[in-house]
Amino acid sequence: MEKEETAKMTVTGATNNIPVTETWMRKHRLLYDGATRHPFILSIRQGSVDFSSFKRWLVIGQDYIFVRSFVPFVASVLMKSCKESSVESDMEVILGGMASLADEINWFKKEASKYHVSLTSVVPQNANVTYCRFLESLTGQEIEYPVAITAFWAIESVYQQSFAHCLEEGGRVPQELQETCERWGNEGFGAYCNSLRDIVDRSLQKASAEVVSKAEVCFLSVVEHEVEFWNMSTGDA
Ligand SMILES: Cc1ncc(CO)c(N)n1
Repeated sequence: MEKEETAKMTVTGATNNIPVTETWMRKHRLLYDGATRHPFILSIRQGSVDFSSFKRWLVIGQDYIFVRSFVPFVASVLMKSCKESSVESDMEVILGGMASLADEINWFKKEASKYHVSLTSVVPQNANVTYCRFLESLTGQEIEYPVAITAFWAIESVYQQSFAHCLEEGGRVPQELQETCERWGNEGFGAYCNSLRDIVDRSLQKASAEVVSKAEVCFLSVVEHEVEFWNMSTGDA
C-alpha cells in the first residue's frame, strides 16, 4: 500500500515537471502540424511536387535570403548566451548552429549554380520580407535570452521535423530533393534541435511568468511565419 502511494507521488511529480516546450506542443499541435505537414512539404514526401524553376527558386533562392537574415539573428542569440547563460555548453550548441549555417550558405550557392538560379537577383517575396523583419526585431538587447532562444529552437525544429517527415518510411521524395531533405531531416540535425530544446526548457524554468508567456507568443509567431513561408509555394502570396 505504502509503496503504491510512493509510486503515485512520483507520477504526480513527473506530471508537474512537463517541460514547457512539451506543453506548447500539446496545446498548439494543430498549428505546429500546419507547418511541418504543410501541403508543399507533403507534396515533397509524396513525390508529387513538380520541382519546376519556380519551386527551385523558392527552396534555393528565397531560403538563401532567409538564411542570410538568420545569421545576424543567431549571432545576437550567441551574444545573449554569453552574457545571460550560466551554462557553458549553450555557447557551443549555438556556435555549432552558426557553423552549419556557414555550410548551408555554401550549399545554396552550389545548388544555385546547378539549377542556374541567380542568387544575387532573387527578389524576396512579401512573406519572406516579413519573416526576415521579424527576425530582426528579435535581435535587440531588450529581447530576453529565453525568448530569443525559443525563436531559434522553433525555427530549426520546424524545418528539421518537416524534412524528417519527408524521409520517414513510405515517402517517395524525388531524387533532386533527396539531398535537401537529408540536409535538414538528418538525425544529427535532430539531435542539435533537441539540444536547443533543452536550453529553452532550462532557461524558461528560471524565467518569470511574463517571459514564459512572451516566449510562447514568439513560438507561435515562428510557426505562423513558417506556414506563410511555404504558402509562397502556391505563387499567389
Ligand atoms: C524558412 C526556413 N526556416 C528554417 C530554416 C532552418 O535553418 C530555414 N533554412 N528556412
